[in-house]
Formats: sequence, C-alpha cells, structure tokens
Amino acid sequence: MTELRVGLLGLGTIGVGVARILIEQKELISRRLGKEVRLVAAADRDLATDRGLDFSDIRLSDDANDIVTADDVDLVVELIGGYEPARSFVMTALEHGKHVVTANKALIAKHGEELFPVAAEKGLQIGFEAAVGGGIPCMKALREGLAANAIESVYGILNGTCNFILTKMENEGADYADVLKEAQALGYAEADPTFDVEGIDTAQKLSILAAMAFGSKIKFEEVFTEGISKITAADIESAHEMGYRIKLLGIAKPHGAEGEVETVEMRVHPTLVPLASQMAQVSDSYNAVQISGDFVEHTMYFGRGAGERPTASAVVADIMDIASGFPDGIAHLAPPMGFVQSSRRDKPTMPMADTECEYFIRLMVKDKPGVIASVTSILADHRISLEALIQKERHASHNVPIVMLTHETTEGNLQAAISRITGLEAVEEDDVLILRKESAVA
Ligand SMILES: NC(=O)C1=CN([C@@H]2O[C@H](COP(=O)(O)OP(=O)(O)OC[C@H]3O[C@@H](n4cnc5c(N)ncnc54)[C@H](OP(=O)(O)O)[C@@H]3O)[C@@H](O)[C@H]2O)C=CC1
Ligand SMILES: N[C@@H](CCO)C(=O)O
Repeated sequence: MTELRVGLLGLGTIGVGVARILIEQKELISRRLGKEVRLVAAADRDLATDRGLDFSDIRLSDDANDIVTADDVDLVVELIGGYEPARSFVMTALEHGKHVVTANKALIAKHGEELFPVAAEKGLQIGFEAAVGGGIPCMKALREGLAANAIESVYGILNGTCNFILTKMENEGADYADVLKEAQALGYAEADPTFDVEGIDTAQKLSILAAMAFGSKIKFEEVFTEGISKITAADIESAHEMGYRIKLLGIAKPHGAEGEVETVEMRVHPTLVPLASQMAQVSDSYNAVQISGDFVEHTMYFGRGAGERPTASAVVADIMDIASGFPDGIAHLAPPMGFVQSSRRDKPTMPMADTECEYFIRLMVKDKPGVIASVTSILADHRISLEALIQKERHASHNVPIVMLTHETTEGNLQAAISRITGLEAVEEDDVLILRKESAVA
C-alpha cells in the first residue's frame, strides 16, 4: 500500500494531538484513503517529558533540522509556532521537496506570501486548515465549497481564548485575569497570550480568510486591530441591557464598483452583536465563521476554535488531503489560497477612517449639570444621531458612566467627535470605550 511518511515538529499541545490521531486512528485513516499515513519522526526541544504516547517506532530528535532534511520524510508538520525558526524550517522542508502542514497562523499571515510561490514552483502543497477556526473546516469550505461565488463578507469569532474569557465574564462574573489563566491551562492560548487578548491572533486569521475570500494578498499588518483587554463586566452588562452581546469579531468586506474588488475592509474589534443572532450564541472556546457569497447567500461554520483534539483533527485532515494525491500529483486539490497563484492581486486595504458603523460609546463624566448636553451637542455638530443614551449609577469617585448607541457614521467622523468630547473638562479622557456594532451577522 502507498505510504506517506510524516515528520512532526513540536510535541506541545497540538503536536501531541496530531501524533495521537496518527497513532490511534491509523486504521480509520488508511480505510478512508486506501493509503498509509505513517508518523516516522518527531522533534521537540524537550524529549524528556512523557507525552503518554508510545513513540517506540518513531525517530525522536531535539533538532528540527534532522526532520526537515530527512530522506525518509515526505511531509513536514510544523507545530512549534511563532515566526522564527518556524519560517526557516518550513522553507527548508519545501526546498527539500516536502509538503508542509501547519496550524501556525502567525507564520502564514506574515510569511505566506513568501512560502506559497516556493511551494507552487516545486509542485508542493502547504496545508493550514488548523490555522483558522481550530477544528472547523472553514478554509476548505471557502476554498472549495464556495468556489463558485464572489464573496461579499466574512464575519468571524476567530479566537477561542477571547470567546472563552468573554463567556465566563458574562455568565459567571469571572475575573478577566483568572479566566485567561484557565484558558492557558486548557491549552487554548498562544505562547504569548497578548496575541489572543489584543486581537493579533484574530487579525492574523482574518487576513488569511480575507485573502482567500477576495483573491488578494495577505496583509495582516494592515488590519485595524483592537482586543478585549479594556472590556469590563459593566460594559458587558450595558451592552446586554441594550439588546447586544460583546464578541471579538474579525470582519472583512470587499469594496468596489460592479463586482470589482478595489479595496478590502479588514477590522478586528470587540463588537456588539444582536442577542438573538446565532453569532451571539457562540460561547466558550467555540468559533464561528459567517461567509456570504453572491449565489449561496449566508453560510455559517461552527465548532471548537482551539484545543488539542479539534485542532489536531484539522491538521490531520490536511495531511490526508495531501496523502490522497500522493505520490502521483496534487492536481485534484485547489490552490492553497483558493486562486491560482498568478491571479492573486495586491489590493489596497480600506483606510479605517472610511469604514462605516454604528457605535457604542462609554464615557466617564463628572456629575454636574450640562455635561450630557455638551456631549450630545458635539455629536450633533458631526451629524451623529443617537439611538439610545443611558446614564448609569454614580461611582464612588463621583463620576457617572454614560453609555450611548449611535446610528451609522464613518470611523473618521466618530473619532473627530470623540477627540472633541474627551477634550471637555468634565470628561475623563483616559476612560473612554468605543465598541462597534454589527447588525448584519446571522
Ligand atoms: N493551542 C491551540 O489551541 C492552537 C494552536 N494553534 C497553533 O499551533 C501551533 C502549536 O501550538 P501549541 O501546540 O499550542 O504550542 P505549544 O507551545 O504547546 O507547543 C510547541 C512545542 O514546540 C516546541 N518547540 C518550540 N521551538 C522549537 C524548536 N526550535 N525545535 C523543536 N521544538 C520546538 C515547544 O517546546 P518549548 O515548550 O520548549 O518551547 C513546544 O513543545 C502554534 O502555531 C499555534 O498558534 C492553532 C490552533 C489552535
Ligand atoms: N490561541 C488561539 C488558538 C487557536 O488558533 C485561540 O485561542 O483561538
């Protein structure tokens, strides 16, 4: 029986999950493929820790270079994470004629545009299903299942750690820092959890999804990015009172005349979604991706967005896809980014100031007459009309929280108004929260 030989880099949370599936589901995999997928070698800096798996038939090394250059490895699975040395290992693997599978969104977002052409030139595949949406096969759905559509929008809860934190803060009144520690202990968080809570991980995933959706280049550094670290339990409650739940969303939309993609809007921020929407029901470490196409209309994909088993499931699905065309060819697989490499275009990112939204604004103001009138008069100057305004109970500091919901305006206009408002003597300049609202989520 034909055999695909796999070399694994990294025996951490996901690496162990992948090894477990390749060992425990060996028979199922070969029955599905009519081929064998065999884990032949694995590398990690730490070979002393017992991973609870039988590695007696597998060559172990503390040097990943042994695997990426090995003659007996056909496919390298990169699960060490981060930019370097992951980029160098993957490049070396490609140069040595090996297919690559990775769950590393940081790597794909930052270096994908360098790696894909090398793979294409050598007739090799790079699989990265697990890099976005954990166990949800959303990349495959976008690349293959929706291939007949021009994509009109992508909305996603793309970070399991943040969704876990927001859910626990809302349902259990849990403290932000405690829940983050729990997410780390469960293996959801990145090695540096700032990537999760400050929205960077979501921006990396969104930039990959957007490029795949619109046939553009990956521009992760241009994604407008805000995380959840400033959200308080009181903000979650205020949003709820107004009929919304706060979710960290990645949002991507194409803009242009007559179906031409001229600019790409990409933003990541805590977002108010209607309580009755499906997106609002996505809790815990689950992710959801809503992709809308011109023929199919709305589609939605849901599942665990982080953790050993779901993520390893997506990694092994990529290995099996590549194995199914191995060794004769890979022509049956769509190109990794869903468009042939030569047809992918370098589209500018829409300036954030031009994007349009409805806004939730939370201010802390001094409890004295005329303050609310001054704030609303500035909003009126900028032609920003209010849908709701709530004055909350006075804090011990004698400051009063005010929460406002606006109708649609541009980000540039909103920011101009906010800078005048925070210049008012009665407004606490450093205690302002702006959230964006999306009613279009399913
Ligand atoms: N955890 C999750 O839920 C998900 C993770 N991912 C992605 O999967 C990848 C792996 O994540 P995860 O398993 O959680 O990470 P871990 O930190 O648990 O595992 C990484 C492993 O690689 C080892 N390693 C690091 N550098 C080297 C090196 N140069 N040579 C050999 N081994 C090395 C680490 O050793 P050491 O501990 O000594 O650093 C560690 O054992 C990341 O890109 C992550 O973003 C994607 C989806 C979900
Ligand atoms: N840290 C990431 C892992 C999955 O990509 C998350 O929490 O979503």
